[in-house]
Amino acid sequence: MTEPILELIDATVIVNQNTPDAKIILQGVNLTIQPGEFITLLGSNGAGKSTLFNVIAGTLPLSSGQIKIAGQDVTQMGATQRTKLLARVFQDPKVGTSPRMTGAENLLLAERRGQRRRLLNRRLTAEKQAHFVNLVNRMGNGLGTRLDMPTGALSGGQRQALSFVMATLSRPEILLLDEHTAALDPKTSQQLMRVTDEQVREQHLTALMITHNLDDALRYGNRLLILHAGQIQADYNGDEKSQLTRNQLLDYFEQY
Ligand SMILES: Nc1ncnc2c1ncn2[C@@H]1O[C@H](COP(=O)(O)OP(=O)(O)OP(=O)(O)O)[C@@H](O)[C@H]1O
Repeated sequence: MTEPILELIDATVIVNQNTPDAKIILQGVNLTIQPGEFITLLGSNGAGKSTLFNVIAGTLPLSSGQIKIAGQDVTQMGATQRTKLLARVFQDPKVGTSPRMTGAENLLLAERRGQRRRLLNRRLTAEKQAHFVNLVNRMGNGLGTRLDMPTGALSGGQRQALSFVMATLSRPEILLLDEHTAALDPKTSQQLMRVTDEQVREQHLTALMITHNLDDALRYGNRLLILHAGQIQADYNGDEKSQLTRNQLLDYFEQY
């Protein structure tokens, strides 16, 4: 058996600890993820989905429990130290790219994730530019012809596609997709979902994707988790997931 890429052991987060407002927002979560799994993550508002991503990314410390990434105990490691291991794409197209820098410059920066940022301009060679154009052309939304423009001038869909390419460029151990298509129109959203699926499979990435779109949660990935009140309520793998129906999922949401 291969080594898990991510392990959460009894992961618990209590906010406002030792005050009357103390609240458990992640409750003894045990989760083991193998390399190459593509997991869709569902749950009502306030279920703890973003909290789960925050503890994986290290932006929120655990109150108790343990987190391992690729066998390494990262529980005490801050978000910056985890940068080399993880990449995250957020819902808002404005987050994740620098608006005054061109798309190519943003990509160059992403390629050096976790490294020093010096000599940025000097290293954007014609060869590198051509490589980036080649990469983003796969997104199929015209981004390849606009890589020299400031990122702020791109459409939301193009900017989100750029964020996705940036996140996957240096092949993170774990890719966190935080409702990354939710702010896009239906057609653009589906286009990015298709490319996401292609890239996750082709590059054999390990990905977790938060979504409120039940159809996407069913159609994509090979494992589906449902979170409620800071706990994993359901965990469907492989065949179990492929046999799940929209109505079964709706039933879950009606319980809460
Ligand atoms: N730093 C914090 N301090 C206090 N409460 C918090 C903190 N972070 C999250 N919470 C609370 O924890 C619960 C889970 O929040 P979280 O954002 O993880 O939910 P979610 O499933 O991502 O919801 P949504 O679908 O609305 O994005 C919520 O009740 C939220 O208010």
